[in-house]
Amino acid sequence: MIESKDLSKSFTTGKGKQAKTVHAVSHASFVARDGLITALLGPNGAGKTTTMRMLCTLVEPSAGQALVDGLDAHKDAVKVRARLGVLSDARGLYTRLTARENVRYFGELQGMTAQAIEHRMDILVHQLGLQSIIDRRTEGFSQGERMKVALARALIHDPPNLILDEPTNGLDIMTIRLLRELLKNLRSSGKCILLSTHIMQEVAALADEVVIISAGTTVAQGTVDELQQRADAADMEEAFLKLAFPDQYQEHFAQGAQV
Ligand SMILES: Nc1ncnc2c1ncn2[C@@H]1O[C@H](COP(=O)(O)OP(=O)(O)OP(=O)(O)O)[C@@H](O)[C@H]1O
Repeated sequence: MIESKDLSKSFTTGKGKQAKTVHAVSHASFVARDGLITALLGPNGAGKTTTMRMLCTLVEPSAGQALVDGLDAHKDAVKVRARLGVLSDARGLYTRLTARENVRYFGELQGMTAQAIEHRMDILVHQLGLQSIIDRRTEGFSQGERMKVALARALIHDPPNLILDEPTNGLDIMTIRLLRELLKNLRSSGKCILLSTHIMQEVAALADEVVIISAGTTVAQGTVDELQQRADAADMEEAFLKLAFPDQYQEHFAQGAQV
């Protein structure tokens, strides 16, 4: 289970008189449960990546708590990392290493034995269809190939929780479908999956629960149906606009009504 408890994060940019504080995340609270896919849905700049970085132990919260299976991501970072697989927005791979070496290295960092790594590697190569690229250096890999290797790396230690930042970014429809199937299988095996997105189709295709985040704050959590009912909306897009931008939606609606 992954929990954001009143999380906040501010950044200071510039120095002296030029200094400015950016409130990237303000009092974000939600729960992503085991055996469910939870989508963190928000517009550009809403604070999705910053929230996920706090949950992944990469960024220290200014306030609040990031919890993974009840463990504090800041205070118990090593234990949290052992229980978490992360597909970050960067998908950074070591280009001098082969795909297999990249994945193996992460297994070693997690303290796995060589035998356990090779066992998991075989499963992931098969699951992700990596046969033709696993022993190639990752230099020059396409976006889809990079995503698959980064996902294998995130899953090598078979973590109970998975965090994916905009996982379908830049992928073709075949690769998106493969990813969706994989995530559904992982959900069936009881894993807790939290993904960020701003794509409505992604939410409709995958999410059991949706958390809407806007201007750094979580504004609603529920199933697609619950959110549509709550916003009195015909579809998820309308529900999202009404819940994430209530003032602008009203203004736009009022203007539309006058025309
Ligand atoms: N290191 C940083 N320094 C200063 N400001 C930051 C930093 N990281 C994030 N921000 C700001 O915090 C806000 C939230 O950014 P974040 O990347 O978390 O949003 P997002 O929802 O992931 O956006 P997108 O969908 O565009 O990737 C933005 O205004 C961003 O400019």
